[in-house]
Amino acid sequence: MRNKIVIATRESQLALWQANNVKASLEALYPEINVELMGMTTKGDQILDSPLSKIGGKGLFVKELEKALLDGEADIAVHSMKDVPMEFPEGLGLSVICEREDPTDAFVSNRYDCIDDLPEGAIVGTSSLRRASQLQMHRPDIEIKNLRGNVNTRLRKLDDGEYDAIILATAGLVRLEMADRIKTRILDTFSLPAGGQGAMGIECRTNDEELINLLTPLQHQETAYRVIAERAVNKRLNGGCQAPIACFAVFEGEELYVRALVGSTDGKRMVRSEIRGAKEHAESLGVQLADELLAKGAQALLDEVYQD
Ligand SMILES: NCc1[nH]cc(CCC(=O)O)c1CC(=O)O
Repeated sequence: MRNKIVIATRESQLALWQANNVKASLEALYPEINVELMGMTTKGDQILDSPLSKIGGKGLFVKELEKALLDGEADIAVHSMKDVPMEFPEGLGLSVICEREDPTDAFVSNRYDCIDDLPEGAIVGTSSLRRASQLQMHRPDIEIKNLRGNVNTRLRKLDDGEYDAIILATAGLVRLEMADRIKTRILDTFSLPAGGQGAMGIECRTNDEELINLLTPLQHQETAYRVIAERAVNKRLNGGCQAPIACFAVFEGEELYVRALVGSTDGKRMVRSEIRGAKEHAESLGVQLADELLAKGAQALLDEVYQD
């Protein structure tokens, strides 16, 4: 029986919070096991001056962590599910999906209460094509300005007056105890979150059965069904959180209700679809939903983004 588990983690405040959260859960379950963090810097942390969609490559925030797992330097990596690529390197896999925090996007501003309050021509900060597309569809007059960096950096740029408002994931602000900065949690007919947003996942070596058994109590089955459906949409569309794709699944009683959309970056065109079905079919529901989006012309919208 092992007496140590090493967690590979990025060193942003949010990544550390998430790794420490898993560490605390494991320590509570297994007082005899020593859980250690191993801090690492990823390419996504280093390149801060270009939009994520341009520096390209999926898994910008996870490659270095995965190398540590494959080399045996670390045992698990804790990820935000929306940043985790669909395919895993040989020998690695997702072992657990943890209970989801609030999955919405947050409207944060020092002057305005919500998107509809913004004056004409207001400047809104986000580097997410998904957020830009949905904002522009609703408010074609506002100007989207690129905004990167960790949560604190983004808030500082807002406070410095570079933007009238910014959009962040609610989950990140809640976890870092900055929910008081949120003016509105956005989730409605014109705005959906990214697949997996607000959920954490744990990756480890697929042959480490002992460890996988130890991790099993951290699995949250309801979250897992939802995130599996959402990720199936992204996988079918061959895009992740760097593409203008939104997808969101909720339970309606025993049934999964999944909505998704693909937009153009300028928000002038958008295709949407939704589907309901049994949770056991989470993955195929996501695939079917993506196929409906493709039938409505989603590929042309995605091709435009990848060409730019
Ligand atoms: N793309 C970066 C990222 N990845 C996960 C979160 C937030 C936490 C989560 O979704 O679980 C964020 C920050 C943001 O989008 O504001």
